[in-house]
Amino acid sequence: MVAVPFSWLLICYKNQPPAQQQDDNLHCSEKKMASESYPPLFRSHTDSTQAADLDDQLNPVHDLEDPIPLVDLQSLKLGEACEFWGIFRLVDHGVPPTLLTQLEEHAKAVFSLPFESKQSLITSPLSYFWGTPALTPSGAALSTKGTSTLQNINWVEGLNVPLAQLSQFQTDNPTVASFSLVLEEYGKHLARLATTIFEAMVKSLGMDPIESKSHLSNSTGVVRVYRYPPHCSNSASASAWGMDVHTDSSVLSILNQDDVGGLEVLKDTEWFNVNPIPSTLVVNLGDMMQAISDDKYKSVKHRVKVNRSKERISICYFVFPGEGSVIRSSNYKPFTYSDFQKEVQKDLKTVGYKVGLERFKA
Ligand SMILES: O=C(O)CCC(=O)C(=O)O
Ligand SMILES: [Fe+2]
Repeated sequence: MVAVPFSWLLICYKNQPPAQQQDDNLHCSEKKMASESYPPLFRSHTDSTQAADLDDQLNPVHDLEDPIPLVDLQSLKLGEACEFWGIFRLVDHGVPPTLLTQLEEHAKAVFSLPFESKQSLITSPLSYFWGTPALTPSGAALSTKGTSTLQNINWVEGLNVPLAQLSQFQTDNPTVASFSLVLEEYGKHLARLATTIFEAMVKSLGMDPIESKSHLSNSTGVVRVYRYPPHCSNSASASAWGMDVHTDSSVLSILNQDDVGGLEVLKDTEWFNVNPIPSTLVVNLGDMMQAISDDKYKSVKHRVKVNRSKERISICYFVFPGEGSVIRSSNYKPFTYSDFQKEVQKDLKTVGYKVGLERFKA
């Protein structure tokens, strides 16, 4: 494979308007869908785009050029990208393009099953969720029962797949069974990639590779498969977000998105679109990596905007420190990922959102 030198590559993907803007002229009423595969709350659509327009004014996003760093595994000079962005695109990831295509097709097939079937077929150790990406520590979906308004609902449904337990999953449904096989194959590639990227980060930070080893454990790998239904609403109070602003709690997250777009990242005070580029994966750093690097690297803030006429599929891999692995750095009190997770769950219940690393500042 030809090594592309690390650069803040601006040449390969410029000025392409995101799919959301291309669709501006489409009336949502033309796209009205009452698909039985969507969670019932997602099925109503109206013909105005006011909410999204209002949102654009409040949250301007830079899309003149695409400055997200592009990194390859040969040169692996990714320090800059991790320091200044907390996100980069990976070109030579070695995941076969056919596998990426298969994965997307299978994900679409599973999401197209009736809502009730997904609820009954996706069983432990997997889980099906909608309306919020937050899950309980055991991976179960938080209850969205009793949710009577669209406020605070994230316009997303998903599957949570803990890879180490995937082989225990049993199903008679052929669509779900074949998806599970493809996921298993994909998971192996992603574990390999995560290790390679993490080792390169440790090297770039000048940290001890042996001591750092426990900070990334492949057995913690989880894949989240998302579908963001289209969202059209004339109600300014309705959420236009597929996923609210957040940082990932992981060490690393590796994202594979379809061609619709909608992911945005915050750099300093500006939002940037992470436009889809075929055959690339997007790597973003999570809270654990920020702490491991003693704040040298950034856990990037990001969010997902929904499209007005198209649904979007994304497949994200998250990996965490090994159990009992204590993260020690000068900016934070020593803590394990399990301490962090407990604090996050507590905050979700009490203050209603994740406070995150601030809770562990020295
Ligand atoms: O769907 C995406 O592009 C991003 C999802 C995400 O940020 C997450 O799962 O934490
Ligand atoms: Fe995220």
